Amino acid sequence: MAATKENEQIAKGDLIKNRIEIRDLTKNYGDLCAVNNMNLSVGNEIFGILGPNGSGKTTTILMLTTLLAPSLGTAEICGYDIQRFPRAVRESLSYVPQDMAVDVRLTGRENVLMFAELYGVRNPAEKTEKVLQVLELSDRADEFAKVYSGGMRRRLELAQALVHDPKVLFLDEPTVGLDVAARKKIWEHIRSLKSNGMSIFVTTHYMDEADRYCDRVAIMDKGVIKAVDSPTNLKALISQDVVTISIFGQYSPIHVPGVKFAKAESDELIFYAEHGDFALPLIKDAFTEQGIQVLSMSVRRPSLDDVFLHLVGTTEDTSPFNLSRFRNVTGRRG
Ligand SMILES: Nc1ncnc2c1ncn2[C@@H]1O[C@H](COP(=O)(O)OP(=O)(O)OP(=O)(O)O)[C@@H](O)[C@H]1O
Repeated sequence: MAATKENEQIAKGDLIKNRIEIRDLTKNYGDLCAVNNMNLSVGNEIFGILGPNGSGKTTTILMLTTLLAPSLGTAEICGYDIQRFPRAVRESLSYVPQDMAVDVRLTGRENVLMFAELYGVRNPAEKTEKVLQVLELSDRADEFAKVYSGGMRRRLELAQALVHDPKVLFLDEPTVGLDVAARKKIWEHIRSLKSNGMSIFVTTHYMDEADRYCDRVAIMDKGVIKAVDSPTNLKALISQDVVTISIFGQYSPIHVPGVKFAKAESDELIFYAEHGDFALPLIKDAFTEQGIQVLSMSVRRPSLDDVFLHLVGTTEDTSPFNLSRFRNVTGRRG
């Protein structure tokens, strides 16, 4: 590419500091289309991507972070095309996969310093100190990472990822395996990164967290984005109330006008009803007529979980387990 064109692209990158622009992005693995013609535009927000196992979330992130070549389409990160300017793209972003490399034989500080040096950060020691402070690890920075709790390790991974001042942050399941308090803390840090101007692209299986912390959410299934909106607007897609009922005994399907069966969950049945309060006694009567004892009933407004069920159902990835792909993605050997 001519120098002027390259300069134009770099100048554009400076202007579009933290945007992710995805255009017709597609990835085929043989006959399987893992990501199908994705179009998205993400800015300074916490953008959640939800989908069942195998829906294409990791494949999307791997393409956006230049670790996997798209089959078709492209994307720009901070104005840089992922295929034409992979180096500038990598300098603009950070990616925290589920299994990141924290060397447990090093201290917290040494782990971050190593990343600062790998990235060629100016004043690496100073920058390391700063990110350790931001992530509330300064007090324990000189202890070996092997004695850190799960939440501290996750924060250390974030510190490593932040040491070169990325504009865009990709997080794969940032709170998986952590206790409630540690999960809350991680989300507080993610929120404050957003307040400081960063764009966050995050996958999670925890619907309640996506609901509470994401500004917008994309629901993905079989490589396709089914819906993108704020959690509030997504929940408004289900205009009905959700009725949960717990019963004792074998039952047959019931027929109540304005009431639709949604799913059975352990010992509870879930229905959608146009007017939940009105439907409650009618549902109870329908079961009582069958000689079924109703133990408890409740009505609530729909959650993101209900939207997910409504758009995706309960499908599961049935493609065969691929060991070499597992090792590639997780960096495991052996
Ligand atoms: N290297 C590969 N070779 C062949 N098929 C692959 C490869 N990587 C992923 N797939 C398939 O592509 C589809 C999407 O996988 P991907 O890992 O992107 O989904 P995911 O939504 O991230 O799933 P999970 O929530 O389990 O991490 C799956 O059907 C998967 O089996």
